[in-house]
Amino acid sequence: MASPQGSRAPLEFGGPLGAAALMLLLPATMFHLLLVARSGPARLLGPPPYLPGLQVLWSPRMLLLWLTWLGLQAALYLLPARKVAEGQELKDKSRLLYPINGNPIYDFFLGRELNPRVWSFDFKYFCELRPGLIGWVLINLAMLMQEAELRGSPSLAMWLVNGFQLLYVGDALWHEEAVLTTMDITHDGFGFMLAFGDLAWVPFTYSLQAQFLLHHPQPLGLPVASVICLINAVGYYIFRGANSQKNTFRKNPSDPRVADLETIPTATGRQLLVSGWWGMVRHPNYLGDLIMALAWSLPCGVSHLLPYFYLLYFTALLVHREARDEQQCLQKYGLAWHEYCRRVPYRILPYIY
Ligand SMILES: NC(=O)C1=CN([C@@H]2O[C@H](COP(=O)(O)OP(=O)(O)OC[C@H]3O[C@@H](n4cnc5c(N)ncnc54)[C@H](OP(=O)(O)O)[C@@H]3O)[C@@H](O)[C@H]2O)C=CC1
Ligand SMILES: CC(C)CCC[C@@H](C)[C@H]1CC=C2C3=C(CC[C@@]21C)[C@@]1(C)CC[C@H](O)C[C@@H]1CC3
Repeated sequence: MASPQGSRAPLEFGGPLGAAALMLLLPATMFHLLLVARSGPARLLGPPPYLPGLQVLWSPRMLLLWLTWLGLQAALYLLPARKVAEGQELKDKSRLLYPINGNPIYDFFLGRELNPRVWSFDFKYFCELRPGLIGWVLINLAMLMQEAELRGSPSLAMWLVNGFQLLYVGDALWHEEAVLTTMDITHDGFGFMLAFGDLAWVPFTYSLQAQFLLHHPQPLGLPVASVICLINAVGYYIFRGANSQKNTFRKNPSDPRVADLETIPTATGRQLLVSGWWGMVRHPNYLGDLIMALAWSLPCGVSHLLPYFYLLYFTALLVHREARDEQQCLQKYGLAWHEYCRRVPYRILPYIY
């Protein structure tokens, strides 16, 4: 095997002879220093005051203590909540990765491990979709059944909220693969934000409307219900249209469904859509998602703010998310992204934002 310095690199530390001497001298010096330090005269120069017997040097308890110390440090070293830095370029042009102490609070929140896995079980991917999203639908359903028990039958408002959100979750599961390109999977670690967000926040706060309706029944006539259905349908049409257009384009830009769309070339070889949904605003899928969020709150009436919490939180989340995505796209695409922003100046809401 080639030495890390290469076979013709000059020898350091006095070559093999110097290295052998150091390997004897260093432990001997350490012992000498320790023995001298605990002797009365503590004389550095001169022979050690005494030489301990071998039985003093060997203690199973000390070995255990030492191994426990190493084990603890190894466990901390392997903790996922850490920053990973690249080392210097090696001869074969590769770089090794080294864990570095990061900011523990920030790291705990955002997570440092991008793809925590045990064998093929991917914790982040699993949590992103299944337990939380399906749990949300189950909580909704439980509210609907409890309402039926309490009042004889579920209210129209409860049916709408259940139906709309079931469609949303069903759509996410149907297009499961699309989650692989979201920033949660490609960029964010699996920390508190996603673990808590996926497993607790989604099922319990996303089902707030159904929970509210169980305790605060709302009268809803057919005409208003039809308008709300229309709003949800428009939102879903934009959301699905925009997401499918981008996913189809990213998979195969010459797919006949997207081949005619206008694009901007980028230095990475990838292109940016600049007509169709993605020519309307820079995040048409967010617009559709927000319209649906409005439709989920409307069946709860306008007497309380609580059912609108999702809409408010989601607007804040998407505005922040859009800004993060913008930053990442600017890094990825540079000038081409500037050109895209020039040609499609609005982010989410045409002519407003
Ligand atoms: N209900 C909820 O709580 C949440 C729902 N969502 C929804 O999840 C879905 C996914 O959202 P999200 O992960 O944020 O990101 P997007 O699906 O919006 O993807 C953004 C990426 O799309 C690519 N892109 C951007 N502009 C263009 C363009 N003009 N042409 C081609 N590609 C482009 C870029 O990546 P690249 O170029 O590398 O392909 C960019 O990083 C959305 O529908 C969103 O509404 C999101 C968050 C929370
Ligand atoms: C706890 C915090 C305040 C915020 C946590 C955010 C997470 C709940 C969301 C981050 C991105 C998400 C996505 C979805 C659900 C919510 C979280 C996990 C979807 C799976 C919802 C369905 C869509 O079709 C795809 C979404 C991808 C992003």
